[in-house]
Amino acid sequence: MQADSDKSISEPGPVLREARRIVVKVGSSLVTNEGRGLDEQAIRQWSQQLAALVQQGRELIMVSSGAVAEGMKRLGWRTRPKEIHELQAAAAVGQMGLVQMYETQLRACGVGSAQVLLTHADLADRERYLNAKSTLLTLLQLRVVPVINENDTVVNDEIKFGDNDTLGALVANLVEADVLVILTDQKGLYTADPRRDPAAQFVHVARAGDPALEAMAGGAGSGIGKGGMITKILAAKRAAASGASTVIAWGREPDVLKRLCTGEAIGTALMAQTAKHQARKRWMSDHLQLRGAVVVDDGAVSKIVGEGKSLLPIGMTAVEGDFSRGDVIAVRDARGLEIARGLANYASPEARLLCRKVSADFERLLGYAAEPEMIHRDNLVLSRG
Ligand SMILES: Nc1ncnc2c1ncn2[C@@H]1O[C@H](COP(=O)(O)OP(=O)(O)O)[C@@H](O)[C@H]1O
Ligand SMILES: N[C@@H](CCC(=O)OP(=O)(O)O)C(=O)O
Repeated sequence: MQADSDKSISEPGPVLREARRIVVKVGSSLVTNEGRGLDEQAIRQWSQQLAALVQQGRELIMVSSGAVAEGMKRLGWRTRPKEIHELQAAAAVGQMGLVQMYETQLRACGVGSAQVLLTHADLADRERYLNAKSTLLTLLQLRVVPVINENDTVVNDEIKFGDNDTLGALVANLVEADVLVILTDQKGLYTADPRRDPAAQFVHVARAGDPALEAMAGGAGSGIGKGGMITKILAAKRAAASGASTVIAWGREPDVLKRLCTGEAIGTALMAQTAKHQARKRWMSDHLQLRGAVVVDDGAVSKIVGEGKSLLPIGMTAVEGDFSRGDVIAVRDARGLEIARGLANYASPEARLLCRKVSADFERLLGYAAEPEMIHRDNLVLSRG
């Protein structure tokens, strides 16, 4: 596994060279300098790198922890409280400082930022999942860097375990990122916790999801962050389910993100074994039940199949079944043959109103202006070929 000589696993270096959409996760211990307060210099350096990469045309999302640790400092609390409501209060206080610092630093580099607070439950709900996805993709199109944290006010388990690694992976799944980069206080993954075992060996590259990795990861080392290496290993496995490889690297390595993007082999690369497109297809067929269908005309078939375009309501001739926004539906041609599947942007009653209509009419028909697509191409998988 460690084996640089293992030819069945790609070399760790190039993982990020071709990556366009990258989710970067930084842990509390780094962001708050082991709990001493927000590390302005570190946040400035990451922001400068994020901005440089955005200016190269890449899409960057930052998942940043540190709200509880910063809130504790601002409230003058020396030990992490046990009570959940106190942790939540600390997170609410600290989040203000956290996003303010990213906003200031990114703006100084000429790049806009946006605060996005999410919970795991948001991403398990089909409609919220689609809403979060379209917001994040819109921000990326606008070349704004979303700065994401957990919405700690409304969750119990997540704040107890303090694990943003999982959130990073869920975001990577959500936006179909090419790579998840997890920055932490170690150079990467070792065969055992290097704080406890001086003989631990560095792992350069391995397969995401390899069960042997889980045995290497002990608990959290710092007492500030709480997830430890195991949550990073599991996050890599989860990210790989949507085709994203993960790199675990030291957040204080100079120019770590820029160097990774030039193809330098820094940190541990945990390689996804399935390509993005295949992973999406498998996810749709494995996890979601077909709730209905739309029938489309020949023009729409050639746009979708021939050109890889989204399905627009103008090409729809009929709607079958009873489905909600976010459900998986089939797209059939006039002969009844299934050509694609995807996530519906409109529930069936609305879809019926929109058949054969141009987007300029949607607001009048529905009473609100929404997406021009019935199924966006990012959420559409061809059924044949
Ligand atoms: N096999 C391992 N390789 C590297 N670090 C490990 C390993 N097992 C446990 N750790 C510990 O995990 C810690 C990182 O996790 P954590 O403190 O939660 O960081 P973060 O705040 O970045 O999420 C390291 O400081 C290290 O002590
Ligand atoms: N969302 C919380 C907790 C997240 C957390 O501790 O995660 P991590 O340090 O990445 O293991 C915060 O911002 O403090």
